[in-house]
Amino acid sequence: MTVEKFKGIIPAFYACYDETGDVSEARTKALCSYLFDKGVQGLYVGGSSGECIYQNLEERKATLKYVAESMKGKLILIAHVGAPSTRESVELAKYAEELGYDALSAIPPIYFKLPESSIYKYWTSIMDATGLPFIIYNIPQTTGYNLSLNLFGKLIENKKVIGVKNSSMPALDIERFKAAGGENFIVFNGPDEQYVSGRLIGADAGIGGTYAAMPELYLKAEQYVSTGNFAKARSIQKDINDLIIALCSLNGNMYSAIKEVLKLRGVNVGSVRGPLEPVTGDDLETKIPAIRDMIDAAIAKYQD
Ligand SMILES: CC(=O)N[C@@H]([C@@H](O)[C@H](O)[C@H](O)CO)[C@@H](O)CC(=O)C(=O)O
Repeated sequence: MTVEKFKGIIPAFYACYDETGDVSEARTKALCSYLFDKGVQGLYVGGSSGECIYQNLEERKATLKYVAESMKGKLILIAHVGAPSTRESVELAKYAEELGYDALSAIPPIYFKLPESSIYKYWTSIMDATGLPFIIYNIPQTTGYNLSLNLFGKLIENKKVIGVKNSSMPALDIERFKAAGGENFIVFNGPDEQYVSGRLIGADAGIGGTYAAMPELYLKAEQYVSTGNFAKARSIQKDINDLIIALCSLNGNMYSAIKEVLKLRGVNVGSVRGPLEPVTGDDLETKIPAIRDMIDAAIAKYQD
């Protein structure tokens, strides 16, 4: 199996809610169209940015379905199926296969600190449930487990494992996973603040939680990296990081800030679900428009 089709800028898809906080079909499809029109290569559906941890199984299935109905055959679709129990993860995995997703992905088990033997078994049960390729998701900041090279080595013996989405902060982890995985194994950069360095040290592509807020900038960063224009790549990464820091400095959660910015950019996907908090007051009235202006200015700066 070639991993070529998975390369590119793959936004982590957001939870799209209506005004009452329910998953919205119309808004999910509107976000799909918005991202497709921007030129991204794929979507990572139902991960951290998709607020998977705050949604029940039926809501997660609904989002997977709406995205597939809208984008199957147009974009590469990766379904994140990590859930508290193996049973739920397997159910989501089978459903994603029925819908025609291109690959599955999952975080390790959460809440209990389980031994690597249980983590191995969990991921393997998901892989055994379908014929789809699998992308390991390493995100120690939120799961509390940092994928060891030992377990990684054992996992990649399974030919269904085609890649890893690495969200740990050390760029060295990306380099090590790429070295162990080899040429036909895809490493996705996870920390958006290090997209350029991640690509240079070995990541083949990127999946990120802030891509959908400013896809133009990540597509441009990728263009600079792949054409060897490193001065511009470094410069755009600095502008992206200023924006990420601004999005994280408001009185609500980062995803809520992103969703408010998206409204100003023409796509309304509602707000976030508690316990994530919305942006309010002056931050909403003045800082969100200022961030939108920063994005527009950065896009205008890199028109070559
Ligand atoms: C820890 C964390 O949330 N990492 C994010 C980053 O994209 C992150 O939002 C970004 O680097 C800003 O800090 C992604 O790796 C997560 C992600 O893509 C997803 O599953 O939604």
